[in-house]
This record gives sequence, structure tokens and C-alpha cells, in this order.
Amino acid sequence: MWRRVTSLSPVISTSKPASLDQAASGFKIWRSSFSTETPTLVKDGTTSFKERNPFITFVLGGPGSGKGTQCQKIVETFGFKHLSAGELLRREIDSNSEHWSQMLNTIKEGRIVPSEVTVRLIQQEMESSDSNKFLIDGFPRTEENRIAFEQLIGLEPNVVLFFDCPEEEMVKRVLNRNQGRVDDNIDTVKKRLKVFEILNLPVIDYYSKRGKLRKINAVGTEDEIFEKVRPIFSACGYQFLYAFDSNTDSVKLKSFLKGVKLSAKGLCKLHSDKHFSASRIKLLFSASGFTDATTTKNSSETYTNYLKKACNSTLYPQLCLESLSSYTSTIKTNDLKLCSKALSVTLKAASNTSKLVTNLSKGGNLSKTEAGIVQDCIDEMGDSIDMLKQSLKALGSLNGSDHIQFQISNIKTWMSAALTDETTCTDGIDERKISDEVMRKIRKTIVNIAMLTSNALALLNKLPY
Ligand SMILES: Nc1ncnc2c1ncn2[C@@H]1O[C@H](COP(=O)(O)OP(=O)(O)O)[C@@H](O)[C@H]1O
Ligand SMILES: Nc1ccn([C@@H]2O[C@H](COP(=O)(O)OP(=O)(O)O)[C@@H](O)[C@H]2O)c(=O)n1
Repeated sequence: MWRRVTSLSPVISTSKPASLDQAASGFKIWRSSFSTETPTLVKDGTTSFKERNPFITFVLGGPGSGKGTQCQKIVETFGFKHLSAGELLRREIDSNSEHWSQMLNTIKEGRIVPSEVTVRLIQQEMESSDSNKFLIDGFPRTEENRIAFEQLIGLEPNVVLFFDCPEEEMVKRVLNRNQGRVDDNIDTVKKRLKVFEILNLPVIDYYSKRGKLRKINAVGTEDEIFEKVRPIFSACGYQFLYAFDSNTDSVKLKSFLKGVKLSAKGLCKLHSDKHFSASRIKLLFSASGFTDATTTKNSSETYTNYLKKACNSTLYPQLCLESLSSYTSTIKTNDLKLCSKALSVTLKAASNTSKLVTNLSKGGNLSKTEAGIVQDCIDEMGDSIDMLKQSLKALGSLNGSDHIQFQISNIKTWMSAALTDETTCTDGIDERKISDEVMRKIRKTIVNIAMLTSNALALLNKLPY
């Protein structure tokens, strides 16, 4: 039976290493041929890369925990650039670069390659990429890796995913991987597991204490695991951007909400993107992404057609139309006004619902359990209203702001959080299978708010940037 916790015996060198650096590489001589001076790796491009303010996700987990597999799914769904540290090192070995044989031996022994090498490879890939969202897989594997990245790149990750998998499952997967890797054999795997435990777990602990860690139980099918990963990025505002871009009408609120619920509030450190193009900003405030080129008449018919088209991109087109059709003369064909109205309608409905829930709970003859659930719902609705208010205010002050994308990102996250609050309430009712009439009414009104919020979020995600 594989143990999850092994003893802290030295696993990388035969005696307790003098420093983590040496422990990681096990190659004193090799290491000394690399400069440890920070400035040697800080190239001219570093400052400008930092200014791009990229969104960085570190992906951690033991060997075979499924990091690469899930990264692939994240790339497909959310469009990140995937950088696998192990893959970059293997490519470096294949290209017969300097120190390739030391690198190969290090990997065969399951040890960690010096950070200078790995960070340089990652840095090159990031700097030459058009993307500004990175999944860095299998890194940092040690505290030394982590510190080197922070010092040399000058950035910290926004989110750290940790695929938590029992050792026996990891071993099984690695031995079945069948990719011809020199380190996918039982002896190396045992060593890598020990290295993981001794050197990587402290890194995981570090990010956990800093509130950046998202731990995912990596047991289950690949798809089941991805459903746990999805909400982490949905809360960052990426979900609908991709889902709706690919016209995925089949995206169901229930699955989205289920996902969002799993994510904690504020889990993504939001980032501004100074590369937001001027032409796109212009677009945001003028032309409309929903305007049909064939309808040029500046009439109520044009406005109605615009709204219909926009509502068709939401999960609940009928509700969207019903809730916004009396505002067509205000919205006209302006995307920003449309989002603003959708948000204010949602906020108004949420405020009314909150009052209604409070009144219903007072009038009803609720049991202690039911009263507890209702109180939770009232609290959740209060949080949701705060998020919606904050979003509306930010949307109102977008024009003239220097940080439009940053603000829009913020708004999406707040609205996702609002949605999370709303569904936490309805799930609380569902989980206890309460059939009480009052509770049913409460649930129904809150589901309606969740649908309005979802629609407003979908419209926001259609903004042209
Ligand atoms: N959830 C899963 N269940 C079973 N096998 C999986 C699962 N996820 C990945 N695998 C398989 O396990 C092996 C290791 O997965 P991989 O993504 O390469 O892990 P890592 O990048 O963490 O080393 C691969 O052969 C992969 O197809
Ligand atoms: N940050 C890193 C990542 C990988 N590596 C080396 O590359 C090997 C393979 O890493 P990987 O990420 O491809 O392995 P898996 O966890 O995917 O099985 C590791 O066992 C290390 O020897 C490293 O030295 N430093």
C-alpha cells in the first residue's frame, strides 16, 4: 500500500542536503556553472513582460495526478497558453543543449533541475507568446523554484491549482502513461513521489496560506475532474467569454451554477491589461456587437431587433426580452447601456426579492431548520446585492477610465460571486428536500434572480473586447 505521507528522510541525495538548491538538483558542479546572481537572467524584456500584467496559473500535483490532462482541457475551454516545465526540459534535452546530459540524469533520477534553467525556459516561452494567460504546469516544484520565479520574473501567480491524488492512483497512471518517458518507471516514480512530498508540499502549503491555492480532488474521470476545475476560471470571467463565443447554446445554467458554487469568492486576483487596444475601447462605446448590419433604420424596430439579437445570446432569451423590452428607447443599440440596464433590472429584482424573502419568512410557520436556511438565504442575498451594486457602479464609471478591461474583469467576477450567493441559497433549500410552500416560493424568486444575473453576465461577456 502506498503511503500518502512518507518520512522526511533525504530522498534526493544520500545525506541531508546542505541547501535546498543542492537538494533539488543534486549537482553541485552543474549548479555552480550557472550564475545565481539575479541580474544575469533579467533581460531587457523582463520589465515589459511584467507590464503586460499576465494572468498566471501554477498547476501543481504529484507525478501522474493529471496536471497535463486537465491543462489541455483548460486550454480548450478557456484559451490559456500551456507551459509544461517538464516538457520544456525534455525539449531542451532533445535539442542537445548545454548540460543536456545532466538534465537527462536529473530527470531519470527524479530530481529537480536547477531553477535558473527552468525559469529561463518558462520566461522565454512567456515573453514570446501572444497570450497573456498562462498555465504553468509542474512548476514551482520547490521553494527554490518559487523564489527564483518571483525574483527573476517579478510576478506571483494569480491562482495555484493543486491536483490532490492518492499515491497508488498516481503510480498506476504513470506506469500506464506509455509516452516513452525515461522517468515513467517504478523506481523513478517512487523517488519522484518522495521529492514531491518533501519539496513540493511546502510550496503548496505556502500558497495555501496566501489564499491562492485551489485544491482539487483528482480522483474520478477526466471529465468529472474538469467540472471541478471549470468554476475556478469561470469566476475569473473566462467561462462565458468562451462558451458564448463558440455559440454553445447548450451551456446550461444549472451546470454553470454548480460550477460557480464550488468556487470561492474573490479567488482570482484580477489583472489589468494595458494591451487593451484603443480600437476595442472605441468599439465598446460606439458600435454594437449585437447590431445587425442590415437594420440601419434608427427606429424602435431597430432597437427591438437589437435587443432580440442580444437576448438570443443569453441562456434565458425570453426572460431577457421580458425584463428589458420596456427600456429599448434608453438602450437603443448601445451595448454598454444594455449591460447597465440588465444589471440595474437584476439589482432591483434582487432587492425586492430580499424584502419578499424576509416577509415570507416572518409570515410562514417555519421549522427551526427552515428558518435557518431562510436566514442563510437572506444573508446570501445581501451579499449578492452588494456585488450587483458594486458592478453597476463600476459599469457606470467605465467611460473615461484608463483601466477598462480591468474594471470589466472585476465586474464579471463580482457578478459571478452574486450568482454563487444566489445559488448557494437555492441549493441549501434543495439539499434538504423541503416541500414547504413558503420555501418553494422563496426558491422560485431566487432562481429568477439567478437567471437574470446569468443573463446580465452573458451580455457583459459579449462586450467587444
Ligand atoms: N482522471 C484520470 N483518470 C485516469 N487516468 C487519468 C486521469 N487523468 C489523467 N489520466 C492519465 O494518467 C496519466 C498521467 O496523466 P498526466 O495528465 O500526464 O499527469 P501529470 O501531468 O500530472 O503527470 C496519463 O496517461 C493520462 O491519460
Ligand atoms: N519545475 C520542474 C519540473 C520538472 N522537472 C523535472 O522534470 C521531471 C518531469 O516533470 P513533469 O512535470 O513532466 O512530470 P509529471 O509530474 O507530469 O509526471 C521531474 O520529475 C523533474 O525531474 C524539474 O526539474 N523542475
